[in-house]
Amino acid sequence: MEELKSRPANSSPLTPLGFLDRAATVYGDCTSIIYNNTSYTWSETHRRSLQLASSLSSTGIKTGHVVSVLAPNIPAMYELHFAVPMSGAVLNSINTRLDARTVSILLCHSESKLLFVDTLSQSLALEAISLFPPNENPPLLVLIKDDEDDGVSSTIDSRFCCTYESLVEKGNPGFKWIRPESEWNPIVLNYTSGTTSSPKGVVHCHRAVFTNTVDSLIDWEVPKQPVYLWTLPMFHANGWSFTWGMAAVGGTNICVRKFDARIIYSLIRKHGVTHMCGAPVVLNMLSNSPDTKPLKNPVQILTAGAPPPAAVLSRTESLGFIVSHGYGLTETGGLVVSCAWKREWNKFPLAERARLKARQGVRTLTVTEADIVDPESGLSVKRDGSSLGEIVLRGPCIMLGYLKDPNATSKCLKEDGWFYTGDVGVIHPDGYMEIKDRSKDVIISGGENLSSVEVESILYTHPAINEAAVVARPDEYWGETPCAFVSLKAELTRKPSEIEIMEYCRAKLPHYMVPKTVVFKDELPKTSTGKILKFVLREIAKGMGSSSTRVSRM
Ligand SMILES: Nc1ncnc2c1ncn2[C@@H]1O[C@H](COP(=O)(O)OP(=O)(O)OP(=O)(O)O)[C@@H](O)[C@H]1O
Repeated sequence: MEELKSRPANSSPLTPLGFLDRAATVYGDCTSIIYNNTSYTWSETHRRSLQLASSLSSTGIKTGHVVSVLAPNIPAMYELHFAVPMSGAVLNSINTRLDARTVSILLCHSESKLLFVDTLSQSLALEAISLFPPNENPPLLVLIKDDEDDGVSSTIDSRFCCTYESLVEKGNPGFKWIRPESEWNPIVLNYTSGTTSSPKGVVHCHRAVFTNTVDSLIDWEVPKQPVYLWTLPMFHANGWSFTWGMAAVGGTNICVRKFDARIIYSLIRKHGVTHMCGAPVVLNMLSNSPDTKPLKNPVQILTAGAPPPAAVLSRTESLGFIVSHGYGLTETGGLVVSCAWKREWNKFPLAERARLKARQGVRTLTVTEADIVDPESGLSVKRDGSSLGEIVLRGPCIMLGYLKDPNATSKCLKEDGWFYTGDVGVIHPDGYMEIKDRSKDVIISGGENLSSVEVESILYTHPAINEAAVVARPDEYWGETPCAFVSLKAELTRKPSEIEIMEYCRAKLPHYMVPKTVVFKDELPKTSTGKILKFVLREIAKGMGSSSTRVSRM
């Protein structure tokens, strides 16, 4: 069989962009996008994306150029996920909640040639450009006007070269989109959330995005033509690849500018939403809001991005949501591990189901291998649910590397063939993984490693607690002790004291894991993607000094 080799017919580069051509044929007359009073069909989304790609090419955008976008979940943001790479360029979606200084740094770092700006992010973009060093060329600016304000104001700030719609209008609908010469060509540049350090520029290729998109659809069992509500920002790792995924299955994308529980519940009812995604903070808001109402029809919700406390999972499921739980990093494009659900687990009571579902799980189908290794020996940890190690992965959706940062790239993409995630976890006897912490968040008390996630999951079961985060506080004797920062639910008739919270934990946790300090806060500091900023809390805890002078262990 040696003479049988790869040939042009069987080795064309994998890319998710072809999903849109197919959607225009199969689902041409079906609704692709709904946003307020605007709606499109799949043939319109296809045509508009080609027109935009053609305009980008005529503007001088070439293969490999970076084109950025600063926009929430609006139709233009969806179209750009196809149009930009169809012009050969690399899409860089920027988080709209970042400050001007960070946006400026990212635009400079990526050498972005053109920036699409949502109408509400104009001042952020203009300030970011004003902070550019004099020797750097800022990107061209294109304004995305909202369908709501179209026609109201026809003038635009002179610093914008044109509007998004004018680019669409003048483009050629028959444009032949630029296929990648190699499937290893970059397609997106995504900056990490900056939870543990400054954001790093993750570059993914067409092949990685193709596999991750198909993988995520299979893993979540997404059927044809779902009604998908965009509660997860598309700028967060391209909405875990469901931007391209919705074209693959001909779904209807319900776009929404911002997360608000009342609006979300009303859109679910109005459009018959079947699927949505969100970080655990979204589940917490949905199940803790005054607008919370049990659903008429079940809605599939996929959560990832941070550890979901079992208490939040069971509260969300009791409303009629069917929660799936996955794990991934910007560096993996989307989800790479998921809590693959077994039918026999359905017979367990809600709390037990939630406990099982809070585990991150097993590798998804296209991930070659996932393991947890001992940091010293590099060997797999025991499957005993208690031996800690670092989660490592290998597979097609691992990033090409960090832009202009070979040191950081080689630190996590190591010579031994693994991608080191920086997450610490255990493997249970049934082979399911569970994250215990990020390596930087592990608390070491009296020489013992203590999982802040485990303490938090107990705090979340307290009826008065809204959100909780546990970090290390220095201690003269133990080295570190757990310090809990909590926000309380609104409208409590009686607020618990610090001692009561500690006693609540003492009844449910080994003594060394019980927080020695409890701090009440109105709100916990978060990253722009909704993750609790533990390093900020750690600084506060550090500033409080030692938690004890020589005391005996509780
Ligand atoms: N299901 C999950 N359970 C627990 N943690 C999760 C889960 N999914 C993702 N995470 C956490 O999110 C991290 C990936 O987040 P992301 O790529 O958005 O940026 P970040 O790591 O928060 O930012 P930075 O690398 O800049 O600090 C993972 O490494 C992990 O710690």
